[in-house]
Amino acid sequence: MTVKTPGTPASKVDRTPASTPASKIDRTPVSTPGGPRAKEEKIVVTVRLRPLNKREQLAKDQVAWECLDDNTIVYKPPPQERSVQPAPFTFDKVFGPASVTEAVYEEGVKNVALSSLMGINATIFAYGQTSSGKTYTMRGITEKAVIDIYNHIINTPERDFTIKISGLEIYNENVRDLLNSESGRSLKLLDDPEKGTVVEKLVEETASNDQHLRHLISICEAQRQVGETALNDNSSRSHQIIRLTIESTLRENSDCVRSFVASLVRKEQNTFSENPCFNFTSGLTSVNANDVQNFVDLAGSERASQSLADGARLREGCHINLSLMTLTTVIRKLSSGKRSGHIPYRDSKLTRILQHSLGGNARTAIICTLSPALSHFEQSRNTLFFATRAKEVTNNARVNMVVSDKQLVKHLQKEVARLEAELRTPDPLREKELKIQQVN
Ligand SMILES: Nc1ncnc2c1ncn2[C@@H]1O[C@H](COP(=O)(O)OP(=O)(O)OP(=O)(O)O)[C@@H](O)[C@H]1O
Repeated sequence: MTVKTPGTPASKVDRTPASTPASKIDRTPVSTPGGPRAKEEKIVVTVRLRPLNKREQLAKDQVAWECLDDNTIVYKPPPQERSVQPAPFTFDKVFGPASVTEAVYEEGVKNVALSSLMGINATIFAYGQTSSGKTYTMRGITEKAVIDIYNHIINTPERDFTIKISGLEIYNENVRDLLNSESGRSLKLLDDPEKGTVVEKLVEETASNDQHLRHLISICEAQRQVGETALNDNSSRSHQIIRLTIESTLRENSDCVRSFVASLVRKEQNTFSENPCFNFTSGLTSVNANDVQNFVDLAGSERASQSLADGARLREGCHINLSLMTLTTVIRKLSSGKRSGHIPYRDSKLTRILQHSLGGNARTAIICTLSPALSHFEQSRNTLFFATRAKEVTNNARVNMVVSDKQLVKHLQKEVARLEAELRTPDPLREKELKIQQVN
């Protein structure tokens, strides 16, 4: 079988602005949630190159990409094109074909995932062409995050936690509830002045424990639209968003509450950041926290000529490509640095729902997945262009963090006032208890 050579001639390869200029790459490691603000990345961009799959091996396809180090990936042209040295692409982290999902989680996205336990909404999404490994990666990532969430619960006895889950898919530009798929209805998107875009009547279930949460996630995955294409036997035909809401409340008798009350007396901002319970970047500052973690498994971009799609598959492919194009436009505009320009979030349901993750104050990790095959060179290169753009959103978006701090201070002041009022209100039950203790 003949191997298709990439559509771009070698002469063109080196002229394209393939790599992110070194000056634009912030190589600072992703900071630990709660760590110094200045080091925080807004969008963490990682790339995962999978091994050649069976289909590609049978077709005697060649490996066209090479990971030079933990941050760099480069096109490896076939011998006849080797006269030109392609420019490398550089990202926060690059994972080669031998990498396991655990490493992608630990070294790539864990810090972003854990932000949601520290008061910053977090979104992790996988982007890449069909069959490049998005679902494979996101399943593992979600599982690792579930383990970390429940470990955090065990290690935080001073708080009561409630974990809620909702799941939706965007299929042919209709929003479907994955936890209530029987209704078959397309759900409406509404604009909420505080929360942004909300999905009307989306079912939210409370997980009673980690096993129950895994079960609910598996229901979402089972309900998702999947179909066979020439490139993937189990191709996801929709964008899937699983949202975990982590609610927590300080237990009344915890040391943290006592410390919180003590610091109220001083009411100085600095005292909050000195106290581990009230770190500025931490959701633990508040008596009640309500944080969100989104896991987004996008449908893959595809070429009808490669996926051999027709009929329903072709229609799905058109919707998928269209919404991914809008996502690319949004990322391009966000990265252009023109903060005042129109960003077309409303042009697709995907970008409307993700608006706050892309341009707001959330932390976001994007895992861009690639096939190493030479026959997919163009698609892989487009994915890397997208990743490069996404990385450039960082610096512009950081400005928003300042706003976020101000909002946090306001929120804190409100909490302080509420707690003070609560402390002033006599609690008859507590007084009765104290009297009994005194008598005893
Ligand atoms: N890193 C990897 N290592 C080994 N196998 C992988 C890896 N990534 C993906 N695969 C395998 O490749 C196939 C395609 O992966 P997957 O379904 O995750 O792709 P996808 O990007 O989600 O595709 P689509 O957009 O069509 O849904 C699967 O059989 C999966 O098990």
